[in-house]
Amino acid sequence: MSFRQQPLPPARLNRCQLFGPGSRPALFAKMAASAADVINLDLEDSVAPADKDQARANIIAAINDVDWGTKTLSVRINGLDTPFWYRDVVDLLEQAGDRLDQIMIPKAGCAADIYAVDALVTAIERAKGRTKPIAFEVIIESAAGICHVEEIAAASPRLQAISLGAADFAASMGMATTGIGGTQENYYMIRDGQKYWPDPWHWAQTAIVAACRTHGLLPVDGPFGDFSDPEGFRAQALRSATLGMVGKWAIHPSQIALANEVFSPSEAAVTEAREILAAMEKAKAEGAGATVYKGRLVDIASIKQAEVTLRQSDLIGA
Ligand SMILES: CC(C)(COP(=O)(O)OP(=O)(O)OC[C@H]1O[C@@H](n2cnc3c(N)ncnc32)[C@H](O)[C@@H]1OP(=O)(O)O)[C@@H](O)C(=O)NCCC(=O)NCCSC(=O)C[C@H](O)C(=O)O
Ligand SMILES: [Mg+2]
Repeated sequence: MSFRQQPLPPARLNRCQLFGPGSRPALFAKMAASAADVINLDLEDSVAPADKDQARANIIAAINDVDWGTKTLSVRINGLDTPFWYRDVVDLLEQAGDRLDQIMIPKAGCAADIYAVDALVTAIERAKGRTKPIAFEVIIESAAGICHVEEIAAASPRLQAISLGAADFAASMGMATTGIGGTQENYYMIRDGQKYWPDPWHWAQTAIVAACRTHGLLPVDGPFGDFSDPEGFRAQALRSATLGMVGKWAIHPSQIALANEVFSPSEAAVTEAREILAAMEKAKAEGAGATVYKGRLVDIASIKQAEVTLRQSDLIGA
């Protein structure tokens, strides 16, 4: 228990983050026309080293020229362990217009990584007289990142969201898999001769959710690589939503509708949340702090649970 109130995350939709390589400008208009809430134009791992300069130029032109509507527009810069990232930041902040909302910092390993990017971004914003502060999102995708996730979440007031990057995370942890997210064939338990597949991403997701909720950020599930497996994507997304994540990446347009569906409360869930609030209002009027709804206990904590659903529903309706 703490006397501090838990801060709310930014009030914006983040159900689906659609990625596209900066080296494929033909995709940009399709991304803008999609139903994703967040667009991530990529300068990092989907762009070959020889294409970095051209991808940067493509992205800067597209930020200025494409109509991105009301989407959150984010660019993933290169990692701080590369020679590319400072040029990404300098060119973006000096040349891209105010439509750029956010920079995504990959492979964050400690709070000082965020501090370093913040220092550079702040200097350029001041030098150029940029009046709209650039927000940050980071990816936790290394052993160091998950060890330091809480200090990373507290590292800058620019931070709005943290994602889990399953592919780099698996590599950094030395996990015996080449899959990006989802069920892992060899990660199973046996009971009465039956195999059962637990979720190897669960603990890392939970650590990210806890850090984000402590510091008022949006926790997001990263990529699901097998875009030919919609049911696998849905199962992963449902688990993430159950753990408190607010959205998931799409690395192919076929994943957008799935993410939007899973991270939008159903009509039944909204109705139930409203009914719980009504039941608790009635209980309060009768001087009780707890009551029975559909044969089960609801109490003051149930009000807060119901409000999670209604806040998300209100955002979608807004
Ligand atoms: C995965 C892809 C390379 C597939 O591309 P492609 O072969 O062109 O797909 P399709 O032919 O099935 O495309 C069908 C139509 O959809 C359009 N399309 C394809 N991709 C996108 C997109 N990202 N956004 C919008 N539209 C898209 C095609 O143009 C076709 O259109 P049409 O012809 O008009 O019907 C490709 O999807 C892709 O590059 N995806 C993004 C890859 C990426 O950005 N990866 C980085 C994020 S994941 C990561 O980095 C790992 C993470 O960091 C970690 O560590 O876990
Ligand atoms: Mg990665």
